[in-house]
Amino acid sequence: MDLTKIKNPQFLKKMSIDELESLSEDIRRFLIEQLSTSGGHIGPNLGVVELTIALHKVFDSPKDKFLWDVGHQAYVHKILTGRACDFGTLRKYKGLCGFPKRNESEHDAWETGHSSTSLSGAMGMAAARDIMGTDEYVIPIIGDGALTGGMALEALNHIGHEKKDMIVILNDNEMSIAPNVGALHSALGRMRTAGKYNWVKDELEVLLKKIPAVGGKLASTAERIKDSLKYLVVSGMFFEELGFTYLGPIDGHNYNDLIENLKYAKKTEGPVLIHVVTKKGKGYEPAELDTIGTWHGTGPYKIETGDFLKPVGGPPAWSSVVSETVRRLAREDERIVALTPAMPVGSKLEGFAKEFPDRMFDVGIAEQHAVTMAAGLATQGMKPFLAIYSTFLQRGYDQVVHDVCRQNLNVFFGIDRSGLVGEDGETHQGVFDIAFLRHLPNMVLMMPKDENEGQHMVYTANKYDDGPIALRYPRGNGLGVKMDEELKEIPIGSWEVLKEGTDAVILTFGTTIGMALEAADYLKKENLSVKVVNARFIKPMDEALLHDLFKSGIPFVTIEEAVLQGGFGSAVVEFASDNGYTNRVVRMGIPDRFIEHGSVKELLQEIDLTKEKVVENVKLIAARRKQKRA
Ligand SMILES: Cc1ncc(C[n+]2csc(CCOP(=O)(O)OP(=O)(O)O)c2C)c(N)n1
Ligand SMILES: CC(=O)[C@@H](O)[C@H](O)COP(=O)(O)O
Ligand SMILES: [Mg+2]
Repeated sequence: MDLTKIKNPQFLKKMSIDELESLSEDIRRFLIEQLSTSGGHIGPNLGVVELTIALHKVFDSPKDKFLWDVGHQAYVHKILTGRACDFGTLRKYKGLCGFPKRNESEHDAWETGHSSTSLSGAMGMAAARDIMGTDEYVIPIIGDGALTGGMALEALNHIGHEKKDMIVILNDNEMSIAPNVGALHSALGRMRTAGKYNWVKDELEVLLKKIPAVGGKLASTAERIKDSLKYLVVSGMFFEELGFTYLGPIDGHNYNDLIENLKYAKKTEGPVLIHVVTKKGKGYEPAELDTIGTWHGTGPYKIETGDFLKPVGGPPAWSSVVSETVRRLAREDERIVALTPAMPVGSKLEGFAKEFPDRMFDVGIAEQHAVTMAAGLATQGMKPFLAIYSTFLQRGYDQVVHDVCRQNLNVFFGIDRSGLVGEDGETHQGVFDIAFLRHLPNMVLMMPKDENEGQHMVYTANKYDDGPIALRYPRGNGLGVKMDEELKEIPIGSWEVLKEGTDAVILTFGTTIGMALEAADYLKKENLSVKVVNARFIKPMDEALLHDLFKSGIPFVTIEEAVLQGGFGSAVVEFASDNGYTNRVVRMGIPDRFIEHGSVKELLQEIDLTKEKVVENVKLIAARRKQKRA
């Protein structure tokens, strides 16, 4: 079938099971081919081909609302809703988003990217439906990993309490990105093995009705058997106790099973949870055999061999520099404990976990719990290292405020994927952490100019015993600089002058230092001498140096790959205002809007965070200063 000709999912209604099976093959082939060049979340999407087709066959999107939790597994949904023709632009600048996008299609009822939000969104939609008196179905599809997210449990609790008509699809493939963790995961395992609870219960109920009303004893015994069945067969009890009708576990690749249970759920009142067991990566052997999470989200690969087409060698990944330095220090300091909210692979903590299994915690998709557990560890004199993506730290903000900073606890935050991340787009850009951390009392926030300074900052964080300290670092690889053998402490709050100059000063840190130095070199040819400062501590700032710079009368450009509102540049302007300085300060950074997907280079170009713009700004303010002095 030519998938690019699909306009909407209505064509599925008349298809036979055999035709659906053939469609599955076409879609798998399409995904494997398309993603071999574009990269993307191949494993999750291969696992939901039949599930997605069955959902669109039984329900009527866009009237019926599908909410794809995390949303990384919505490629099949996008194919069936008329977007296969655009798959060449997937995750590319101004192309198809890798997650559901309401302005992309009326079939994308709910936008996701961060995990565990679908049930709460569904509850809102179901409540609105009942208030408005409409009759659409609300169907959140949540993975076993996403179910470990606290807000998913908050929503289950409320949905069950309200007994809302809703059909929750639990897509259980035993994997988060890495193998799934947690007691709930184990319970799901027991459910998977306990077989079909509902079928037995229904059969028993049919039997009960057939027993003639002789001796109430027989009937009451049979009733007791039925009720005890629920406890004998663990399957579904957890959900049944929360007020859900539990269906399953069912084979998520079997159309008859899927369609029968979806139709059964349609006519069941109240909240229903269908436990669907799928295989992540199904239909492509390298992805099917993946047990660590390599095929969760990939770059381009060679279909025939499953070899990834990324450059071999080159500078180390930032995540490895940080996590491996922590591992090196942990050999000497048994107080060091590493925590990750379900990102052991992305945060490159496998080595630490192997060497220190008792001092490594993957808490599941539970950022709030991770932050506060780290605080608990710190109260007992441990040195917790929490490796967490900037964007996912947003999920644990109050815990940073209330449990870590307020108690002034020695938690070391490794804020990975800080700055623009690129193809994952607006839900994943790590651009808010400076603005939501720098105003917190007791917080120290730093960012290295290269991986050598990065390892020294890890060492500094481990030495630091005066409260919380955060090291932010970007997605991707370092610059390939020489790494010092000996680790050294960097004085907290100290900045570094990289280049002297008298006509203007650029304050910046991390990934934008290169841009600043290139601009300064270019301006030298135009007889402008520009000072460049590595403002590697965003908090506390180097106030002595700031006073000297402001007193010299020099104009400023600040640059940050982070939001301008409340960012580093704002801190410099606040400092000037508080101290009565009137020097011109031009702030460069992320504007007040969400930045969509594309390569980091394209996105920097889009927001004018470029060497050329730095040159333009410096010339402008330096020229003004010269005029004033003339
Ligand atoms: C709040 C949050 N934390 C972490 C992530 C990173 N993440 C993306 S997908 C995923 C695993 C999801 O597992 P599951 O829900 O089972 O879906 P599957 O990939 O197995 O289909 C994680 C941890 C995220 N998107 N959001
Ligand atoms: C969907 C999701 O949230 C993760 O899969 C995320 O895309 C991982 O990002 P990295 O590729 O930067 O590890
Ligand atoms: Mg899963």
